[in-house]
Amino acid sequence: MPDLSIGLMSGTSLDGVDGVLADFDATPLRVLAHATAGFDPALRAELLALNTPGGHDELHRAQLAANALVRVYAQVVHELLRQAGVAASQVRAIGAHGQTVRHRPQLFDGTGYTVQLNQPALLAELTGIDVVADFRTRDVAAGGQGAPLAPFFHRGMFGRPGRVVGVLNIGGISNLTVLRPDGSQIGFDCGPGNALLDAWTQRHTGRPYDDRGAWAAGGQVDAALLQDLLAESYFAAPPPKSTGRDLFHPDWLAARLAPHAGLAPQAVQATLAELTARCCADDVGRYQPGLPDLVVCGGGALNDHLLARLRALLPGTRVVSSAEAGLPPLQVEAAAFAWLARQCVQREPLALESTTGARGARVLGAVWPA
Ligand SMILES: Nc1ncnc2c1ncn2[C@@H]1O[C@H](COP(=O)(O)OP(=O)(O)OP(=O)(O)O)[C@@H](O)[C@H]1O
Ligand SMILES: CC(=O)N[C@H]1[C@@H]2OC[C@@H](O2)[C@@H](O)[C@@H]1O[C@H](C)C(=O)O
Repeated sequence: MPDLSIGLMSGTSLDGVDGVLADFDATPLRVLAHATAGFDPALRAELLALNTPGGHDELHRAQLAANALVRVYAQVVHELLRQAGVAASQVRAIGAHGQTVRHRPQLFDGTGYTVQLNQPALLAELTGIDVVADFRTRDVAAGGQGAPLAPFFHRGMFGRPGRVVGVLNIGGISNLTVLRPDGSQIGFDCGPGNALLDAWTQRHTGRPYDDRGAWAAGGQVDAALLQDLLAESYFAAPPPKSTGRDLFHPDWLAARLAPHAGLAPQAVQATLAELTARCCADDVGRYQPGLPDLVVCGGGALNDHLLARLRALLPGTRVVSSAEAGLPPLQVEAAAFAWLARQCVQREPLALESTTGARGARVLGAVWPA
């Protein structure tokens, strides 16, 4: 008997939406369809602008952007149903992540907030399927970081009995999961993934990203700049921790680039790629030295240069794309939100403590019935 859910992820790289329709009757799951939709430039620019405090009439603009986002979500849902030849009534739930525009999980009074723009009511209207959304706020309310949440899915998807397995997602931000044989895990954000690389590439080449990392690979890493970038206190802070564009935005880079003004753009790109590889590899060394297997997912898994640098920095670790472990890199997070939606409708609590730092197990998400 099929057990179908849809996951929709629009992440911090702001490149658009990844959706999967998955059957959880299979173990660990079977992807029946994968569809993507890019944001049109105006929506992307508006979402990017809403990431930065201080714009005019942000509340109004945020609601309009959420409506526009959800119309893209609905297109992706209809494309998934079409590809798989499945009716809306056969799908148990859609897990719709929303678009993170602020992430401040811990403020001075102990309880912060995280904001994912979304309009689940409209998505339920447009699709006729139960929508699960707002996955992160309960975790923050329980004292957690609200992120990362994919590690709970990583265990079922990539865990291997009796083995330690690392899973590294390189999206706009990078996050590492370590699955341990005793059933415990840690998971936290390492730092920048592609966000700074994309912004630099866009600015100097006009392209949205550095395809396969070829531009970075042809540049010379600047050791002094790398040292200044790695001095960011986030990197040395212990988990649980999470971050976002709130910290790693182009102004963060501009401030650190100022003393290195003469550097060629390609050298900066090479150094930013090294920063991404180093912050992830350093975290493996800190929290799971000698890790035997590292599964890499997210768009960064398509960056050959980043993968080569990770392999060089982690000589004892077998570094593979998640495609080799059963799920292509751009499907992993969307599949995670399909799974998280299913956990929510089944009222299954997640043991959050060792990953997000929340006080205990909680059911994450809220349901907007069809
Ligand atoms: N062929 C490629 N070569 C190099 N980089 C690529 C390639 N394809 C995708 N990417 C990178 O992957 C990014 C998209 O990754 P992904 O969709 O995993 O991010 P996200 O889900 O938005 O982010 P997050 O995981 O932080 O929420 C692009 O912005 C780009 O930097
Ligand atoms: C607040 C937020 O949206 N965080 C994202 C972001 O993108 C990558 C990293 O930072 C991770 O912590 C998280 O997404 C994934 C899907 C997660 O929750 O596991």
